[in-house]
Amino acid sequence: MLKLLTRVQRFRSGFPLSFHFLGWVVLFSSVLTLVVSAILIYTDHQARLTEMDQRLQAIESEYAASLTASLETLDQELLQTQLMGILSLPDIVHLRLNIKPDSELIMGVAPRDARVDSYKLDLPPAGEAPSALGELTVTASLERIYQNTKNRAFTILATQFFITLLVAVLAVWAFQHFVARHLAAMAAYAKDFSLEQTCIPLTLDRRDTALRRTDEIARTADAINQLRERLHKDAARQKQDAAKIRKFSTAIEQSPSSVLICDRQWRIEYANRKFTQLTGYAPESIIGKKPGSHSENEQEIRGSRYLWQGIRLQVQRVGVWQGEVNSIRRNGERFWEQLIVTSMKDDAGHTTGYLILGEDISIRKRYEQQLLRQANYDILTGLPNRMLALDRLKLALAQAQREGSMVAVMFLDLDNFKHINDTLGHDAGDSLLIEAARRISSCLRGTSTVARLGGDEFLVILPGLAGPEASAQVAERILESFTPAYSLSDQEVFVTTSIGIAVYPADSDNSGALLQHADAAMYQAKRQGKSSYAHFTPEMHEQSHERLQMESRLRRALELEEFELHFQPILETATGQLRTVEALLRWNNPVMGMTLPDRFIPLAEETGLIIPIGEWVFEEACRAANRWKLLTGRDIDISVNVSPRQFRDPRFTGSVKAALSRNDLAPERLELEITERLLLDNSIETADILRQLDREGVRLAVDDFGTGYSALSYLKGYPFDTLKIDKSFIHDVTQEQEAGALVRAIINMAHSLGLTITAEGVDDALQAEFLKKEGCDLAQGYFYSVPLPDRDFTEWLKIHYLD
Ligand SMILES: Nc1nc2c(ncn2[C@@H]2O[C@@H]3COP(=O)(O)O[C@H]4[C@@H](O)[C@H](n5cnc6c(=O)[nH]c(N)nc65)O[C@@H]4COP(=O)(O)O[C@H]3[C@H]2O)c(=O)[nH]1
Repeated sequence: MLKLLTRVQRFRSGFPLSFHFLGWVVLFSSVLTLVVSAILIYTDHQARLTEMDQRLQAIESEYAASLTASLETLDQELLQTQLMGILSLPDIVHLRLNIKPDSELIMGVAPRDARVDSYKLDLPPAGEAPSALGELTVTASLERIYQNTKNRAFTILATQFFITLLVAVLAVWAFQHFVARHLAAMAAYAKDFSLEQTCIPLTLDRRDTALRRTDEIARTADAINQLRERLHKDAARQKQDAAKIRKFSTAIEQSPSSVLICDRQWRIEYANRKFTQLTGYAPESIIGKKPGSHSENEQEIRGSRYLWQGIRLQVQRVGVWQGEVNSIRRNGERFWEQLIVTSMKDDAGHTTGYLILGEDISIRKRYEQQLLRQANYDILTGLPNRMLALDRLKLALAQAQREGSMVAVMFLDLDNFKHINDTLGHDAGDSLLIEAARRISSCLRGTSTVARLGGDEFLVILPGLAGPEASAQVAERILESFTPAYSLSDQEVFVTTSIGIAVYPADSDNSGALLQHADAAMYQAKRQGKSSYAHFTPEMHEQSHERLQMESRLRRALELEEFELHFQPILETATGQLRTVEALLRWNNPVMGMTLPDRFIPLAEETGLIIPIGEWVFEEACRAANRWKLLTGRDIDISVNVSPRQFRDPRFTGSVKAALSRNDLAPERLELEITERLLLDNSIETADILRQLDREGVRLAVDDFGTGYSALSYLKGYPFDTLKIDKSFIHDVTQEQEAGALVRAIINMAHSLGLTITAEGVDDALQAEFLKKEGCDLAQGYFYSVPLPDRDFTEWLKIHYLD
């Protein structure tokens, strides 16, 4: 039974729409036909009954008078004839004539159990007699009428039923053909539709006519196809979006930087693989925690609390924070991280979360610290170098000014050092310097500074002195410490030193002047017979007279055309091809002879003469580049040194551009060499000027890298193209492992910043080979060519590029 019900249910649910429709049409038309036919039959039946009534009434009007006459005359025969006549009328089956007072005449048979209609008619006498002569009751049979009605009803119902059935079948067929099968096709299409089939359109099995193109079926099919197309496009877009999202999430997951994504409450939502590698924390262990508080190390959590408070505040205010952070790995190891924290915003500009990118910069930091040490300390003796010594002197002077104390500056120079170096060799010279540094240091208090200025020159700074005599005591102690013999190369050697002393504030309140004075006093001590010390006296100013003379010569040098440029080629290490030529200034003075820049550039800078001299250098260098082009047919780049004083000149960029355009030289042919010192000089809008030059297309190089601040990260902020490693680094690359490792690290890190590397001061083939192997791009040095005067350089070009 249950099975049967289920089948019926299934059949009903699968019943085509047209059959449902057929059922309803048949039912409705049958009921309608039935009602209409019933009304018709009933109306007809009623009409016949009325007709019967009329016929009976017609008997009264036709027969009453003649019957009355027959009764008055008592003519029975006539009466019978008349009654017979009435009985012969259709459907009249029985007549009863009551004759007053008490006789009765009956004719015909009154049918039993049949439907009849009776009619009584009075037969009044003629004249004014008080009562009727008789009464005739006419009975008519209604059987014929009822039979007729039955027959009619049957005929009408049968006819109507067949017509209705035919119309219904036709309607159903038409509905099935024109509508239902298309609806079924659409239903089947919709049922089978999936996102994989969005390219298959819905097609209907019907002729394409103009009329049909606009009907409901066509419109529905169009709507379905439009829906399909939209879905097709949406699905394609979603596919593309999903591919993009997959790509981005893979990129983030496999990013070489660590990535943390936080929600708006700074709770970590995601950590990539690199983060785990870097810190040792698995994503599960930090999700939901805040950056800085995810550590298992209590000390780090405490330490980073304020840092992260600051970071969060800045990111919420300005949108970004970046800096270097000393973090702790899960295993307790410390490391340096470069962090960039930014807010993520939606299209409406509302913050949706925060992104934290981290990069392990421990190696870079280590090298930077090493470089910084190298920049501030003398490698050989471990003493502060000139730069650090000058910083300390400035600090000591500032402190003395506050406290009203004195500062003594001592210049020391080892007597006969050059002779020892030449006779016993460099190693002995180095040992001497190390031991001398140790002996000088041993004579000083903790607050004093001893520095090596270069060669055999040392500087001692004695801060917080009560009087000038204290410096003399120290000088004597130093001289005494030099008395014991030095053991150099298994030989006992006696070395002395000469000391010049200048005191703040008595001799000067300026660090530069104090150094010059101490230097002058040192020469005086040497003149006195070595192993002695001398205090600065104003007479020693004589030497500055020499400086004045040089200044007046320098002022006229341009006018007298005493300057010339020498050129040194810079070559590609890999191919040996010429890439650039560095222009180096020489001053050919009739009295002083050929003077190197180190002697006059500081003076030119001090006096401002460097500005017109620098303009002359630009002009000459550009001209030379054009000459070489004419000679070789090649574009040869030119590199020109620029000192900080030139940068301070507001017309600087203008004069560079003018020289380029006067000589019709493309800006990218010119490279400006700028020392690291310039970047530290806050008085100049260095970054702005460099960017301006960079926009012009002029190339920029950091010169003497390693002698200044030496922080590669510092260079990131400037648009440099080239980094020139100072010759002091190259000198030892093949002899000292550490120097080699340092140069290698500089090359790698500079390459990672997209900089071209030039090695300066390449003296021999081993150095050249090392640089080539380590991927240093360019090199210059005596190994390739010394700086050559114009004519000689032209010859060099001819030999290398024309023969
Ligand atoms: N020991 C050694 N030295 C080598 C070797 N190859 C080249 N050099 C020297 O290294 C110096 C390189 O120039 P720099 O570092 O720009 O250093 C330059 C630069 O800072 C400055 N200078 C030179 N010409 C100009 C100029 O026109 N304007 C300005 N402002 N400064 C200049 O004077 C500095 C010294 O120039 P120079 O005496 O010509 O000294 C040059 C060159 O002769 C080598 O293999 N071994």
